[in-house]
Amino acid sequence: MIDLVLTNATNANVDICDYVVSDDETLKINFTNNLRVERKQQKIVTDRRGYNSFDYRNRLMRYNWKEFSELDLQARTELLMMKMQCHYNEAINRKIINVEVIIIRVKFLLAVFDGLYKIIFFALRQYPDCKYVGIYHMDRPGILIRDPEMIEDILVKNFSNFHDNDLEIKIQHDPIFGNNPFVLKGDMWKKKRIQHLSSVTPAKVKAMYPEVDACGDRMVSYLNKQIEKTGIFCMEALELAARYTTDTCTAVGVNLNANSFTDGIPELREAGRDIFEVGVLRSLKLYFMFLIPTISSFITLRLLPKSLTQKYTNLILQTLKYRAENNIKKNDFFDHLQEFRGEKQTVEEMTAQLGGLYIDGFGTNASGINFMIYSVAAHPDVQNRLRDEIREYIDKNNGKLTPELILEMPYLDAVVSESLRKYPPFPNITRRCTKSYDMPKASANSSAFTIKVGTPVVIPSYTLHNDDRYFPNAEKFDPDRFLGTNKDSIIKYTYLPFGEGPRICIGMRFAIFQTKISIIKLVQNFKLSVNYDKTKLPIRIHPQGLILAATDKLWINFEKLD
Ligand code: HEM
Repeated sequence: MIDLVLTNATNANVDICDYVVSDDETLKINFTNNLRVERKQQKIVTDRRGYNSFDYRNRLMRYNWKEFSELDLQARTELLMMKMQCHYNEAINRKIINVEVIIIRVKFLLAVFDGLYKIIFFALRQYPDCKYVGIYHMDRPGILIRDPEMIEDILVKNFSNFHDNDLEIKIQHDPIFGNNPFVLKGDMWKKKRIQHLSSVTPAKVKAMYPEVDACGDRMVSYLNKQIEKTGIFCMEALELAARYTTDTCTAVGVNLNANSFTDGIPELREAGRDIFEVGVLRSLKLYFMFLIPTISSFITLRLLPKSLTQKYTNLILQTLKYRAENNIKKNDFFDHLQEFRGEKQTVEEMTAQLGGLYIDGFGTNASGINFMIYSVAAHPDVQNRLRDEIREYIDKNNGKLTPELILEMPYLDAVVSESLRKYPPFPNITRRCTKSYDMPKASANSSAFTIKVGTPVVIPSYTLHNDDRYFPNAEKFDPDRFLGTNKDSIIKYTYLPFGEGPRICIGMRFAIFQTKISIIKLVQNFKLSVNYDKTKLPIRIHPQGLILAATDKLWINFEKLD
């Protein structure tokens, strides 16, 4: 979350945002010295157009929340940033003591919860020629990268300088998430990553096909049953996607049927809700974990509730016992985990790895499939072309769908890629500087800049994917971008749904495979259309989601094909 964005701040050597703060003005923010607010003369800060902070405060006070939320992106962001500046001014002018300043900042923080991605959009749009801009992450200055070559430098070429993700979770506080490669650092990360990778090799993913295919069939028979009752069946896309991913994760994880397509809400689906839940409390928790990791390492923060950790642990214990007693071997994730047991893998570690499958796979996949269902439903031309391709390929293969065939269909691949472009489930990739690094100049007029150890770095995938510069007419859902030579013209490191470099998503192959199977099953069997009466458009992205989510539900009509 951004605390304050500044431009050419007196002591800063990075070009940042809109409000010029010069020596003779009230507020002086020292970028290199972790937000030091100095009281100088009682002067009023003005922005480039001559508005001062009080003008902004008056403007802010004239908006009620509803009016405010209807302002366009730029106006909202400007107001919020100015509002914070007013708070600081007030705090300084009234010589408020530090605790009050902290309270003011927390209040502002809640207001800014309105969406990091919007502020990113704004900051980057203001500085089209800068390779990177500075942002404040609460008390820590950070760097927002927008230049594709620099992204490559950070994610790949100079990985050793940006080795870790920027979040802090202690294994003893949250044994499941704390053991996840996403969170781990240094050598522990390397070791766990290798273990995880060995369970999602191409051959192992292919071998999971019968289980995932069976989940797809269960989804189809559930929809068919509902259609029989009501003719056209309307369902929220995310609920359908979440049930499907709960089933697939459980099937490939422990070879069990999670029964997500029964009428009631089964336990694991219910547990999955915890992973997806968005709300102020959860956002604050994530905020602390990601953006103020120094604090979160002192307090007991866990991403997953204890009850969910217990559910996964029980699942592991029961499966261990059942398989040992009945001498059962399956080609699933669980048995791959068992292979590591020689290294004295504890039940906690196994639980962490299984939990990891749910956390990493369930939320992101369900988000991806949610937006893909919507996109296909909203574009009948794309849907028909996709259906024709699927039929043609299956017919040519004697009516059989196989894992090899799924990977051969070019338009299917383009539809999935385009959906992940418009709606990348992970909207931002973060790194923490682990070895100081000399950056190239941000722009011709900037001075050189060295990133210090501990500085957070944000790579805004969602913003890059939706930038007209890299994806002309970015608003349009157009799978042709990913076909033939069009695909070759995409600038490297502007398309990052799964990240890049040594920390690239481990589950990418499985995620794409599972997503493709879901859309094949749906388009093969049903006509999908958006229920425009129930769905509020245009889609608004939920400001508090760590994983991309729509603020309003996306309702889809499913009809039998003629
Ligand atoms: C559509 C679905 C998915 C998307 C969009 C996605 C995206 C991502 C992204 C952007 C990252 C960060 C990469 C980076 O920092 O450079 C990541 C990391 C990771 N993902 Fe996924 N993911 C998906 C599904 C999965 C699944 C199904 C699994 C597990 C089987 C998984 C396991 C992981 C793990 C373990 C990491 C941490 C890797 C590391 O730090 O070494 N993901 N994912």
